[in-house]
Amino acid sequence: MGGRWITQRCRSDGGEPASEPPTRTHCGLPRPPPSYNGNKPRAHERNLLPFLHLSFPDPRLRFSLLESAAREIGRRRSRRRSQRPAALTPPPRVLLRSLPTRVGGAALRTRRPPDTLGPRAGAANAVCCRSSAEAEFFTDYGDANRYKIQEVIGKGSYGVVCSAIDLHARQRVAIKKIHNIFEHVSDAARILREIKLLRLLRHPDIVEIKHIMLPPSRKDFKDIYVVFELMESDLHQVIKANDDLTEEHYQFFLYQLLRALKYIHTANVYHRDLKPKNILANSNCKLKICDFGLARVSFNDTPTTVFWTDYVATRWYRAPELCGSFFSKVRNEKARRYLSSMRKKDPVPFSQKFPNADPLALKLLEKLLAFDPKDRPTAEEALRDPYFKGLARVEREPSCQPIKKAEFDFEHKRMSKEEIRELIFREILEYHPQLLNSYINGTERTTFLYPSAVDQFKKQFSHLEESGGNGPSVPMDRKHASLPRTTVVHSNPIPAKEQPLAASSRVRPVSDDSCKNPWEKERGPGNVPRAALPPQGLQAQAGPGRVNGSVMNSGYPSHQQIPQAYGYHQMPARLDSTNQSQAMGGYTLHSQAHACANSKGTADVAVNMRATPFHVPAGPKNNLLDRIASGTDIYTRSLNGIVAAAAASVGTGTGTHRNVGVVPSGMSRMY
Ligand SMILES: Nc1ncnc2c1ncn2[C@@H]1O[C@H](COP(=O)(O)OP(=O)(O)OP(=O)(O)O)[C@@H](O)[C@H]1O
Repeated sequence: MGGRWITQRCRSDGGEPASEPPTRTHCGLPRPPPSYNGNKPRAHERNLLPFLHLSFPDPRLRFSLLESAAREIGRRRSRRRSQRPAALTPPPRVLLRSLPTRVGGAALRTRRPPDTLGPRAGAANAVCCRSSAEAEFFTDYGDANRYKIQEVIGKGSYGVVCSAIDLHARQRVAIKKIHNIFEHVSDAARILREIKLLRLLRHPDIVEIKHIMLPPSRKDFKDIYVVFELMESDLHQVIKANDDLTEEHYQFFLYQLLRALKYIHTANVYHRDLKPKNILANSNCKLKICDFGLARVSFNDTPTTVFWTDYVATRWYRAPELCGSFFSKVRNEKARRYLSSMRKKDPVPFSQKFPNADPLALKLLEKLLAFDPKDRPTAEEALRDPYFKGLARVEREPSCQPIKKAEFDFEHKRMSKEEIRELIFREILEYHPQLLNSYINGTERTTFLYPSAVDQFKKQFSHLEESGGNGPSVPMDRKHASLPRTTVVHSNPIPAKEQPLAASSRVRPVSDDSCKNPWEKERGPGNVPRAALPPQGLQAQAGPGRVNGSVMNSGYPSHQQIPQAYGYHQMPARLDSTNQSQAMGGYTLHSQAHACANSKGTADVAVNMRATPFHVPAGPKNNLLDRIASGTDIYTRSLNGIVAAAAASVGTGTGTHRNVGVVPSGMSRMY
């Protein structure tokens, strides 16, 4: 059967009867009904579809779980509907108009951020927006004053996602507000599952939760705020905006996704909703898988029922066995009859279908599209494919220890709202180690955990309101707020992870203790206080969530090591008025600085790749493997300047992509 899928009717998410037109035969790409306007794959996206099937488990595992995915998806839909008129409507996403400079390769065009906080937007306007938006967004969450929200960047059925500045870590972050999480216990379980998995799965190609804000009350909180590393876009947008992706792009995208999948699957976790929208992307080609809400962990003693229902995965990305409900062969008699009544068609060779594609890519494609899941390679096997020769060395790709069953006990119990609330609260405490200790020792307070911080936050707002949005948005009792950054010596250095380029700077960052949760210590990834973390080389021995391989030693980019496309340069202490409007408390975007340097008022500016402003790890990189092992190198060299070119796409005079990070002068006084 390998290699070709056959004509069949496919059910939709909602289980609509087969009133849709028959789906197409070739490559297993279901043809959407003509009336469908939803999130269907674009022509370019289809190139990635075969790969996405790898999200499904290796059928040899023969495990399964019974689940109520149908109800879950139904609820997702109704949540999405009920969110439509929400106060925080995302601004329209406009794609970058200007073509980035080409230096032997195309830069990725990502979404162009709106101008609300760009230099052309007035400070007052920005402050006003922040005021109402933040009031709406944060309500009374204690550590909220650590974050300054900027704009809405995404919306899902469970939450609104805003970009924000973490004043403490001096990084831009994405904050997802998941509201009313206890309306349905199963929604709450989904959220618990997602935040747990993202804590346990730590990999450079999986989005990282940096923090979860502490709710004001343990017993009756309704919303949670999850702080993620900020990504610029998602693969769906990237594919839409770039019709000139090159072979290197495809190769590198697939490579990243496969190594992420290898890691996820070795933890016995199955994402089950992989699609371009759930793969976040940066213009430097970095991809990260997100949205683990539908994911499941499999355990050996799981009863053998049906793991994969036809409600799993968004319809356009389902493997054929899911479309036809015939995972572990075609068991359904009706489906079997229907399939065998179909006319057999000779396959169109891929080389004919995609004449310009790399023959190795086509071979891999053929394997990935095997009709029988048994014939498809696992993620690890796919990484060994000759298509990735020189790029991947499988033994160096990290794997994960299987996740402990105890972590997911809740999946098998009937939970009350109160119980699941308690579990979510407990999970939140993983990001508040001191409180976690008190909780474990039974000495924590149950309500209003940090009134002073709430107070601070409220004061900020009333201050903004009183000054009509024009004044400095700094409450009076923030001690260091008005001091120039360079005059204050940091008494409690920000860890390396949280100050991307600080090591190379002569300017020392300011301690902004008022922004900190006073209970909190610095912590490392997951739930481990930073000081308690073993040296990186030792982390390979740790349990779930720890890289279990030589990745750390091999120079493989860890979360912390991968420079973000919008990392910050520190600025000199003295800022003229222009710089002031572009600086963020002494930090400004690399790319912006670079763009300024290169800007000639036109999009087509030559970029000297060797002079890229992005971090390039020291030492020569002799082979492709080294280049891939170093996140920045692959972007800046193998992909021929995609990052720098993206950075250089600014400077058109129309406002720029990079200006998203610019904070108006009113805000820079916040620090
Ligand atoms: N870390 C991030 N950086 C940038 N954008 C993000 C980030 N996380 C999420 N987004 C954006 O927000 C959108 C919604 O996020 P997400 O998919 O996590 O929400 P959800 O409610 O779980 O969605 P779904 O309806 O698919 O379940 C994403 O499609 C993405 O565009």
